[in-house]
Amino acid sequence: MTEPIIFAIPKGRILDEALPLMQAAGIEPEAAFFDDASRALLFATNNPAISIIRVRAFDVATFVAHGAAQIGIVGSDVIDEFDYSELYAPVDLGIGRCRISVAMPQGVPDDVNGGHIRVATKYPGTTSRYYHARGIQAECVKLNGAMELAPSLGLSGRIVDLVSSGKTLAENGLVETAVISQVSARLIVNRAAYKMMSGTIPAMVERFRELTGARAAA
Ligand SMILES: Nc1ncnc2c1ncn2[C@@H]1O[C@H](COP(=O)(O)OP(=O)(O)OP(=O)(O)O)[C@@H](O)[C@H]1O
Ligand SMILES: O=P(O)(O)OC[C@H]1O[C@H](OP(=O)(O)OP(=O)(O)O)[C@H](O)[C@@H]1O
Repeated sequence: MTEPIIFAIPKGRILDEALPLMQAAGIEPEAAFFDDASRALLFATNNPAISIIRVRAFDVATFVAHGAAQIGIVGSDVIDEFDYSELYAPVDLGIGRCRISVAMPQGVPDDVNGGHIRVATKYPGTTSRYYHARGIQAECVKLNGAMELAPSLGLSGRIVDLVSSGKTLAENGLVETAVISQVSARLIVNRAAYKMMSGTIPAMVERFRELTGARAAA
């Protein structure tokens, strides 16, 4: 009997770009997946050996790292934040492109007084590592969204957040002062599942690799 495969995909903005890729890879969710009234969390696909779970972006990494899902799609921002050793990220899918950056209020000097700063972010791991490497102690205030409000309301002097067009920063009086890294969505696989399911999972990885390679070459 074929071992069941759970494919974890994020609810948010990557989903719209990920679905056509999955379809091209031969994975199509059942109708309930597209039904807004459905409260189901696990969905069958056209392939009886593959089910899909739709979870929050950070939880995709958690499900796959712990082997509760074997494969998934998630932004490299999330992979870097957790740094899970059980996650293997073999394919850059070239979707969900943005960057993770430091931003500050316009016109405020980028001074680090006494080597200590306070940063509002959804990414405390990435932020701490970034500043630690520069000899700066960063106190991170964890927020789950709307980081851009923090400087004007006195919560922090800086934020670390995702930037794409720069519109959100500009509309909130902030300027990007440093780029920490470029971000794109990756196919992620649980390392143990990759080794154990030596037929199916590596074949799926190869299929996504071919698809994204063909797209990049087109
Ligand atoms: N402005 C953007 N441009 C391109 N990609 C983005 C942008 N913002 C986020 N992403 C990518 O999409 C992923 C999910 O972001 P999204 O904003 O949909 O999540 P979220 O709504 O904050 O998630 P959740 O509600 O689960 O916490 C991010 O991890 C990142 O990889
Ligand atoms: O540079 P821009 O093109 O303006 O994009 C950046 C914004 O996109 C993301 O937020 P999102 O819209 O996903 O909202 P959320 O973080 O509150 O979920 C990110 O957190 C920024 O706020």
